[in-house]
Amino acid sequence: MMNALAATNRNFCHAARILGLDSRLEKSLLIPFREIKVECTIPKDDGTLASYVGFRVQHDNARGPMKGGIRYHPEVDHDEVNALAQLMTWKTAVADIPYGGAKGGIGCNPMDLSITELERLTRVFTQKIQDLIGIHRDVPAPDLGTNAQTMAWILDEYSKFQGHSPAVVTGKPIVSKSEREDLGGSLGREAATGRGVVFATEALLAEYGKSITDMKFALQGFGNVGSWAAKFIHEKGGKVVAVSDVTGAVENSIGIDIPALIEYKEINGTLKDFQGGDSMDLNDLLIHECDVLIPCALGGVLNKQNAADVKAKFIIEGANHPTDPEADEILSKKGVVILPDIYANSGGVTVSYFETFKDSCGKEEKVNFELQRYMKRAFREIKAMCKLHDCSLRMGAFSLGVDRVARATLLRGWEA
Ligand SMILES: NC(=O)C1=CN([C@@H]2O[C@H](COP(=O)(O)OP(=O)(O)OC[C@H]3O[C@@H](n4cnc5c(N)ncnc54)[C@H](O)[C@@H]3O)[C@@H](O)[C@H]2O)C=CC1
Ligand SMILES: O=C(O)CCC(=O)C(=O)O
Repeated sequence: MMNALAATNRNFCHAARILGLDSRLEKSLLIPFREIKVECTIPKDDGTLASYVGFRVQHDNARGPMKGGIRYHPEVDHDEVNALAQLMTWKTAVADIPYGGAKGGIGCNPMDLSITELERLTRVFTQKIQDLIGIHRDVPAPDLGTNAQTMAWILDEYSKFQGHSPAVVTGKPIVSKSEREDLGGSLGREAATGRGVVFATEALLAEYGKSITDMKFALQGFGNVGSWAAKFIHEKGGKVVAVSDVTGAVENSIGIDIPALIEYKEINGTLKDFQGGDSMDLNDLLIHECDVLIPCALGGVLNKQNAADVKAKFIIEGANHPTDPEADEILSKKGVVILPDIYANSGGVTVSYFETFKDSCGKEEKVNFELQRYMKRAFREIKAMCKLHDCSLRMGAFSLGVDRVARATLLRGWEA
């Protein structure tokens, strides 16, 4: 399997060729603005010490402050964070929001850490990067293994050094029952990536004269992105026939009762042993019989080992970089249509933008309405690029994003 950075660089270089980009500009866009690697040592609850490596890669800021999530996962490493940071640069440009791209992460298993250990780790990491982030520089947000609570700890720790700074992160907590924005969080941000995935799916299916109600869906991952996407698909009358998380997978050919599954997961913390369907092997989720496959977990899950066996006709990339370039080729030859990550999961960062600039916050309906407008606009613009360059949706999205960043870079110029 090609590593995430090599795969992302390859897609970028392909887009640069499509656009006829000057080779010096291509080189400058490829090299990250700044890479940060820090040691994070914390006392564990039992008094022993544990050390972790944290990363923040700031890829590009030609269009605005750098933006992107922080991931806690055992597989986090330099190349993965680099690839994800670069994807953020093209994603914010595709969404046409005034940000650049960044990503961070700590190589740890959050499931093995207590809540107090997670808090200590987050605070140490924040101390180490606090002088290089901020509203005008780089604004973190949640990603795999992190959430609104993680953002609240970063906000608090950062504010000790820089003064009260709620805008240093997005994806901040809210108390939804009272609809109070406790720490400046936005209504609708938690659901935004999943909701955006569903808006993107609707836009794509409409091109084929189809709608969500006609389709059977399989989703890998039932965390933030996967569970909200499944909920909205279910509400719109789509049939979710298979779902997995890291602990197990469940299938039901007549459709899983998603609200019941969400409740079960909330109580038990796992999908395992849910009675509303039959359990199945985790690894079979991606090759399960369905019309639409939505990976919402890890990168590189679709690769040359399983691509030929995928049954879905449409793949919507809720996760970042779920499809290896070799799988991309195999799937395209099979006629599978892939909606790429830098568009499909851009709903999260789009609502992060609303959260910071408040141009549509306050009422959740307004946030959701604006999100749908941004998703529809980006889809039209990607399709226009596909038509202009006779290319796949992935290359349409990459060339749209790269072109916007390249133009901003040229306008800003380099020091002589
Ligand atoms: N949270 C956000 O706003 C955004 C997230 N993404 C991407 O979406 C993906 C998921 O992120 P979140 O939902 O935030 O993370 P999360 O931590 O909330 O959920 C991840 C889910 O994936 C599952 N998972 C992990 N390993 C698995 C495996 N081997 N097989 C099946 N399921 C597995 C976990 O059990 C969990 O259900 C990541 O690729 C992330 O980069 C993209 C855009 C924004
Ligand atoms: O909202 C954000 O800034 C983070 C989004 C993110 O990490 C992603 O789109 O992959």
